[in-house]
Amino acid sequence: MTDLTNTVKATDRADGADTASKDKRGASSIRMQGLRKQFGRDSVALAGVDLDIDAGEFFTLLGPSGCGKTTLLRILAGLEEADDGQLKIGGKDVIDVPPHRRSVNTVFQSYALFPHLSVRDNLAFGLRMRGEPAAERNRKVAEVAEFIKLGSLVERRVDQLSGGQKQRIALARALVCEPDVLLLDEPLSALDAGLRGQLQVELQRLQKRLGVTFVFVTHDQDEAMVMSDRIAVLDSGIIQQVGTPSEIYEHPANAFVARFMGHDNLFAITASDSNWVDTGLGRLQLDPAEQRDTPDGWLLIRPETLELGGDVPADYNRLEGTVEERLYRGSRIEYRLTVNDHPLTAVAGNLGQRIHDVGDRVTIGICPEDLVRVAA
Ligand SMILES: Nc1ncnc2c1ncn2[C@@H]1O[C@H](COP(=O)(O)OP(=O)(O)OP(=O)(O)O)[C@@H](O)[C@H]1O
Repeated sequence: MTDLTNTVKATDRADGADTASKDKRGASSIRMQGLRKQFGRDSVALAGVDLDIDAGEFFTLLGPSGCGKTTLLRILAGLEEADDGQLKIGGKDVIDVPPHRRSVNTVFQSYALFPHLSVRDNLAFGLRMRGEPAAERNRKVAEVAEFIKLGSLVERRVDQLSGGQKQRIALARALVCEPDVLLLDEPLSALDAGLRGQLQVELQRLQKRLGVTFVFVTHDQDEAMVMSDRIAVLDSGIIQQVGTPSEIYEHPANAFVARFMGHDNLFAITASDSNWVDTGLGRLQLDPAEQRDTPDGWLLIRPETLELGGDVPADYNRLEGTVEERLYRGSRIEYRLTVNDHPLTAVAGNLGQRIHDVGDRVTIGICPEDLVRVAA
């Protein structure tokens, strides 16, 4: 696939694009400043979004239903007009550039394929619309079909394909036009869990091989963490945090991000004194790096960092709790505990250690470095 990996047709790029904003394979950076969009009188979809996406990055927009992910993606594609703000793709201001003049392509959740046409005709559609000669079209279609490992299916009609095959064709159809940026709006959400997991890995590998900038939309935290270089978490049209998957999971910027990333163990801080905090669980020592001037906010305790039973090292926090519920999950065991009448969840890898029973009193060891303060 030399065409896809090394070249992008100069004519597809918006005029005057700044080559410094593109990497050597033709991927483009994206810069958004103050993007706003309101529908009707009071539905604010985007409340002023500032975001920089690097060329060649796998970037994910993550958030609950209605947070503005799709609206932002549609503005990038040129399918929706922003009320206010600036948008640069590849260093070029594109806010007034129509969709077909942007070197951007979109893979939709519904695939948007023509069911009665063959795979070949679906793949060739965009190239035909662009007026590419038949020989060139056929060569590119054959290449992309081979690349996506569906070379043997090019004569099949799309309505004779499985969900996973349709997803691959939708992806191939978007890639065959050699965009600098590929936008993907929940492209895996219609697939069952097994196939979805497999395609997450395939898609991530494909992106790394092509080096094209991917902007991926999902509401699935695991999917975002598995695939992305960086993630932006959105809520109510506002970016709450931008970071790598580990930054977002381990150091959420606020309680919304913490809860959205699946953290249940959040405890209100009622008082703090240097690196000690008071919470409903008791008084706990933090790493000095987590020291704050104000006593407000939340304390996050990740369930997998708790050590249950056994001796607690002298420099650890030590609590006692009662096992209220035990959920056996094969590779790990989840315990629902109460500590001073507060619920606390712990997760232990299933490594052959003692399994605690419902009703057991257990010691809980917490390393100060594993405690994270989270803004309100
Ligand atoms: N065409 C429209 N007319 C009116 N309101 C709209 C329109 N499109 C989106 N909205 C509203 O804007 C907000 C953001 O919608 P958007 O589709 O961007 O969210 P989303 O995060 O992609 O949600 P989902 O995950 O459910 O697709 C929502 O409150 C939605 O109801």
